[in-house]
Amino acid sequence: MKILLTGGNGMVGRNIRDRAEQGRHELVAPPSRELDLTDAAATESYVAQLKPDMIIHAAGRVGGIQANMAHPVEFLVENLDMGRNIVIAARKAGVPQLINIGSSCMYPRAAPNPLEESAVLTGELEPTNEGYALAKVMTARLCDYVSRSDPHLSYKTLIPCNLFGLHDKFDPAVSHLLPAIIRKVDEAKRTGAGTVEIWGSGEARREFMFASDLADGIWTAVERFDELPATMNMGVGTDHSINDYYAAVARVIGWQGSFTHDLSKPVGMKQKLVSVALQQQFGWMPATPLDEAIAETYAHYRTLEEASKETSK
Ligand SMILES: NC(=O)C1=CN([C@@H]2O[C@H](COP(=O)(O)OP(=O)(O)OC[C@H]3O[C@@H](n4cnc5c(N)ncnc54)[C@H](OP(=O)(O)O)[C@@H]3O)[C@@H](O)[C@H]2O)C=CC1
Ligand SMILES: C[C@H]1O[C@H](OP(=O)(O)OP(=O)(O)OC[C@H]2O[C@@H](n3cnc4c(=O)[nH]c(N)nc43)[C@H](O)[C@@H]2O)[C@@H](O)[C@@H](O)C1=O
Repeated sequence: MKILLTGGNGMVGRNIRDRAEQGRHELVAPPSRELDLTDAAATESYVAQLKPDMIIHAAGRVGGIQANMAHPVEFLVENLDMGRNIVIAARKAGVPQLINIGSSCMYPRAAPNPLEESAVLTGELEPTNEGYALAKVMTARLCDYVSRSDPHLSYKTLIPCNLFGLHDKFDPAVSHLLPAIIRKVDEAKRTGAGTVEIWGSGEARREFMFASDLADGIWTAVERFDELPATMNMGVGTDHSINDYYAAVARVIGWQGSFTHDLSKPVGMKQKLVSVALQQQFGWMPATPLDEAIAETYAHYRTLEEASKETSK
């Protein structure tokens, strides 16, 4: 199959490309400078020309709680435009299959955990990332409507839990929890600092999946697309407190300091554990243990840091 992958330079996209079985499919992954998905006309002509058999939509304006709070307009509008443009372009070109990557932020802030796919739109969203979540919900619904309107088109949505891994974003202005912890604890270890600050009480809970595992799940979804539900969570099935994640990274990196808590910082949803019932029925679960995934991500981070030191000499 000829597959168009959007977001191929991002964390999820890079992990999808790293796990692509050579030669099995033709994977076309244009960077945003080549295909700006917020440009409807450019997106339509690109897709019409390429005529892929499938699209995996993994592009987005993505960031942690602080980035979402700082730029709600951009998180709403850019993700809305990208989602609309790629789905409408696919429909116009008659692309038969599309996998849309959603996010666990789509769920209502007070929905019971574990979060089931049917809970989308049953309550108010989490204010700290509402704009992003609205765009995610709209794109998922648009996929549903297109699939229902044309029997030749099947556009499905995968809803991943929080992710981390190689090719993640470590800049504190945009990073999610785990890359932020890795950067802070690594810095404490190298500078000999005795404490690291945690945003909030650390009692909030999150579920994190290794992005390489998600990529394996997405390839499984590609190969068994017809068996895939219209909407399916992608999770690990267990969550941990923010404090637990800080302790896990300290353990992996080998730093024995202590933690302080800045209660003025935003904490977002209390819990965000997705149900893996549909995923287990589909027959896929992630394989990498948390400590091993943190260790691989840390090693990757250190390589990036050494490389950036070399170039700045
Ligand atoms: N990270 C996480 O914790 C989670 C992420 N997700 C979802 O997974 C998907 C990928 O996330 P992630 O890999 O972390 O994000 P990244 O920020 O790492 O990558 C985003 C990608 O989107 C591309 N992109 C951004 N704007 C445009 C544009 N205007 N036109 C074309 N491409 C654009 C970028 O391309 P380029 O580099 O070429 O500019 C980049 O490759 C997103 O849909 C996100 O919502 C879901 C749950 C959790
Ligand atoms: C992936 C998904 O999830 C994102 O929402 P989120 O899960 O709230 O994002 P987060 O990973 O940045 O924070 C997780 C928790 O961690 C706590 N926390 C502690 N200390 C740090 C810290 O130093 N940095 C960060 N970022 N968080 C910290 C923080 O207070 C919060 O309680 C959406 O933005 C959106 O991107 C989306 O789709």
